Amino acid sequence: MSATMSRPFLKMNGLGNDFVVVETRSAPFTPTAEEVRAIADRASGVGCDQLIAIDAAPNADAFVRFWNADGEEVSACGNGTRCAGWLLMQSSGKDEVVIETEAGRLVARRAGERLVSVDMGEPRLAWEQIPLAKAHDTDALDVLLYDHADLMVPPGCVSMGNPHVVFFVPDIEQAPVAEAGPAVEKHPLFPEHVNVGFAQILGRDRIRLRVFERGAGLTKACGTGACAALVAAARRGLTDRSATLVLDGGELFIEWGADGRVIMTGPAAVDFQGELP
Ligand SMILES: N[C@@H](CCC[C@H](N)C(=O)O)C(=O)O
Repeated sequence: MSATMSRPFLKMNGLGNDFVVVETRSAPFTPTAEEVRAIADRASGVGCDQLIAIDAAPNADAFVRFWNADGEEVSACGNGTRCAGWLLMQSSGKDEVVIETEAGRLVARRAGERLVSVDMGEPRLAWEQIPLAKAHDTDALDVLLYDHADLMVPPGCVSMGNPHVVFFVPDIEQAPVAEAGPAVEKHPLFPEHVNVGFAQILGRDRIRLRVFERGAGLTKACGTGACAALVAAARRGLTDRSATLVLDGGELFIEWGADGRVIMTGPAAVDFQGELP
């Protein structure tokens, strides 16, 4: 595995959504899909939901790339961006860093003890931006994606630089996450596939959320999924424009500001370090 030979990594997590993070400023890093899958494999590799590379960038503190556990490179990862932001702030002593990603230029700021806020930019809400295969109302999707009594309320679609569909369910414990997640992820309406959120509204400022992630399956938390759920709920008038998102791994605070930008605040943690084989 020449691309990854003797390369140090940090194992990190944001609310249990876990990452292998490599710093690539000293040596280029272009892993194949097979190499990513080997690293992400929990039985034989390091094990993670996403692989993250922190590259040098001429006009920012870093350019950050993300790969799902299935080997596909993706544009956005909210929890991963907080982790990368934390590392960049720790190593530079700055309280704010600029991170370029495929999805856009993001700003991460210190927000407390091991807490990081990321300005995730504006959600993209047009059907072409999700993207959907054809024109539909993204606020309340008039398509039956999965036939189940708990999924009859029309879901919302939001892109946070990556595609999300959010079902509003009456009881998260009863929601068919494991069954519907894989089917909806690859539904033909989503040409780039989709991250599938299941949200129970607990109050105007509180949402319980589980996310079946595209290319990674059910994770303990999904940062972009939390942003998408808040935007989808607020658009429908189900919540206010800021809320605490309760994920399996803990809580994120999400605010959709009057300027249209979504701010995500939550923890970033280092678990251990090692060397890729
Ligand atoms: N865990 C991430 C999202 C990672 C990418 C996603 N699975 C996709 O394919 O778009 C997050 O915290 O946002």
